Amino acid sequence: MAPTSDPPAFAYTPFREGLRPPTLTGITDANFSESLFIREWTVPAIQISRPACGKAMAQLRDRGILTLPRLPSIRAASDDEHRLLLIEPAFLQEVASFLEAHRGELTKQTITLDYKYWTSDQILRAVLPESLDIPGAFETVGHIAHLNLREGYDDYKKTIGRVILDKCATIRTVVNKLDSIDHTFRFFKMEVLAGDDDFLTTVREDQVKFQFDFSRVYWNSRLQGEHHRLVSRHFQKGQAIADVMAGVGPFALPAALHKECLVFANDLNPESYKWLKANTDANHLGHLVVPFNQDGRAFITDSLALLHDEDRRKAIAERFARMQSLRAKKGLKRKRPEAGPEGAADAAEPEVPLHPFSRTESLPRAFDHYVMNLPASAVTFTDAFLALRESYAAMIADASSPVSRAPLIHCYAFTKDMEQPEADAQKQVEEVMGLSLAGHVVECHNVRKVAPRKDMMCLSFRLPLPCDVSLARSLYT
Ligand SMILES: C[S@@+](CC[C@H](N)C(=O)[O-])C[C@H]1O[C@@H](n2cnc3c(N)ncnc32)[C@H](O)[C@@H]1O
Repeated sequence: MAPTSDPPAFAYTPFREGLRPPTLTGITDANFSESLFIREWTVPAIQISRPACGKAMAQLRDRGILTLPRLPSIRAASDDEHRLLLIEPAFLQEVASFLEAHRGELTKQTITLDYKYWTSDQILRAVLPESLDIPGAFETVGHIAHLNLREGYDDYKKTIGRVILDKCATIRTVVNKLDSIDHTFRFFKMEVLAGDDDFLTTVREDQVKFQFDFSRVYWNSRLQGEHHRLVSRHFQKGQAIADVMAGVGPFALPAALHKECLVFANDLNPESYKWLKANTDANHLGHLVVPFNQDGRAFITDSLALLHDEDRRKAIAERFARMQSLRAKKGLKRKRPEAGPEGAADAAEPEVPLHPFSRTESLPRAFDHYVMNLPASAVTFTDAFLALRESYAAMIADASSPVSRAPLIHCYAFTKDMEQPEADAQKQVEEVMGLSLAGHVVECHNVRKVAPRKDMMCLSFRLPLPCDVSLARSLYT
């Protein structure tokens, strides 16, 4: 093939600047089609013999080769002896000497870019009118992507759903949250925009696997940090937790798994309760998590009675002992081969010390923490704790009881007071309880901004007792 130094007479469109889908107008869900996104570009190319290809590429790499995302710079030529290297149009001035050195031939190549090539942002920008933003970051819950499309997107929402579905490999269902929220159970009504009508999903949080029907229970992946904060910062190993509005268990299960806490987990939504139980079993935490399905107020009021119930305590201790011996056996099985085939088979099983929870009398008699994550109304439940003050005071005053402190209550609340959100959260609780929390607040944490002028707070305070019982106890013992 004779080398040539004359570039073909062709006006190349600057490539990098113009790299976007065709400009479209008037495209809505009704007439959207993949074929609208085909765009052809003609670029210079050097035809070069296959053996010379590597060396030529190395020399051109810095400035000469056309490098575009997800597009190969080397193409097949018309015969198997050669390859085509796509060239930056700006390199054409220097191409003559290069062609001579490498015995190459300048030609041109037409590249076809289609729907598969463009990113979701590029496609949506081409379709949506200027006045509408591209719905940027959407949230995902397992295989479900959920969007919150405002008015104005009505003609484009199926397209948006379809593009997200096509471009995100892990997404199988795209939904749009509708305005209406189930006010009691806090889950959203949703419409499917694209993909499978399947809301049964699985997510992992803090090494726990959760499965649930996203259309019937509350789940918010943005709370992952908050779940982790409470469990890792406030809960101590082996403590007893009452999770009053537990949902499907994002506080309860990690607390059991990572801190071996005994957790009484409650939710009023029967569907949440169903998944709470299923997730407890699936994660092998049935010896530490006890699910309940009742109103939070009654759950708080009855909490000590539920914990003191002898039948329940016996059942928990039995489950705990069973789980412990199962683990010990598994541990032994794993260890045996290392000890050598003969000796190990005959070795007597070592005694595994029983965990305190394996004995009914060693189970906790009081809760160390109450968690109330229902920010829209948890504050209104706090007066239910007034009925528990005497019982906690009596247990602390009893010198023979291991209970030494009042429980910490972690109450979530919304505030619109952007100047003093902590003070406002505390005031809200004080008004309902009719008590001052001065000296009792351990922490008031700003969880997240839920609207421009609305924050979600977590007020952690120690239940004020009728008198300073710890002082009384130290005086009389
Ligand atoms: C905001 S969600 C929090 C769920 C979970 N704790 C979490 O962090 O994801 C509030 C939960 O409270 C439950 N709930 C609503 N009213 C309740 C009540 N009166 N008693 C107990 N649970 C209630 C809802 O079903 C929902 O699961």
